[in-house]
Amino acid sequence: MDNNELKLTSAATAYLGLGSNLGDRLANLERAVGLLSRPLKILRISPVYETEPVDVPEQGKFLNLVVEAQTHIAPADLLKLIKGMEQVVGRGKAGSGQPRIIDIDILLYGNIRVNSENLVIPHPRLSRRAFVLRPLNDLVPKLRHPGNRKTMAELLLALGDIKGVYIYPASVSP
Ligand SMILES: Nc1ncnc2c1ncn2[C@@H]1O[C@H](COP(=O)(O)OP(=O)(O)OP(=O)(O)O)[C@@H](O)[C@H]1O
Ligand SMILES: Nc1nc2c(c(=O)[nH]1)N=C(CO)CN2
Repeated sequence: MDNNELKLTSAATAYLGLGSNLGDRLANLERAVGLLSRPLKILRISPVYETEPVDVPEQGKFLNLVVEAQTHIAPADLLKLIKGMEQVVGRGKAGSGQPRIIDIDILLYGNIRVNSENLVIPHPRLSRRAFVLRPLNDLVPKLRHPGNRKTMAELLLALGDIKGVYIYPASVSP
């Protein structure tokens, strides 16, 4: 997308969840973070976690992390940008539920709530996914979910058992 076409809003802090379970997973995350750092101001990056796949048929473990970024790009345009980046890094034809080179989700965008056909913010499965709540809890334990008003720490605690989420001995920088 041409930068001139982007709709700009006042600055918001957004949290993006990244996952990879195909190919060189760490390199895929690094490449995606590199691409994100051009249009977004990356503030912090969570540790990398190796996680058991959830909600999908049996497949390889994921590496997951969460990026905290400041942006003026409106949510719908941000979605278009990250979808383009997925193609660049190599999403290929992998459909929903298939192993993927990279998956980028908008988890939170300031305090806003979006409910359109192709974009829902906060991400609808955030509250039940340890692979995003664990890294969100590292970055912003006291941040409240704009819908249910629970903090990331409370949501993680409510999951009770977060087995299947292991800290990975490598990090990603912008
Ligand atoms: N917050 C969001 N972030 C990213 N995509 C979203 C969001 N809300 C809705 N979508 C829509 O979901 C569609 C499918 O995305 P995708 O293929 O990445 O799903 P998935 O990764 O298989 O599953 P999940 O959404 O459970 O992570 C996207 O094309 C997008 O339009
Ligand atoms: N552990 C883990 N499981 C998943 C992931 C992911 O990133 N990590 N992404 C999915 C679809 O977005 C479905 N399941």
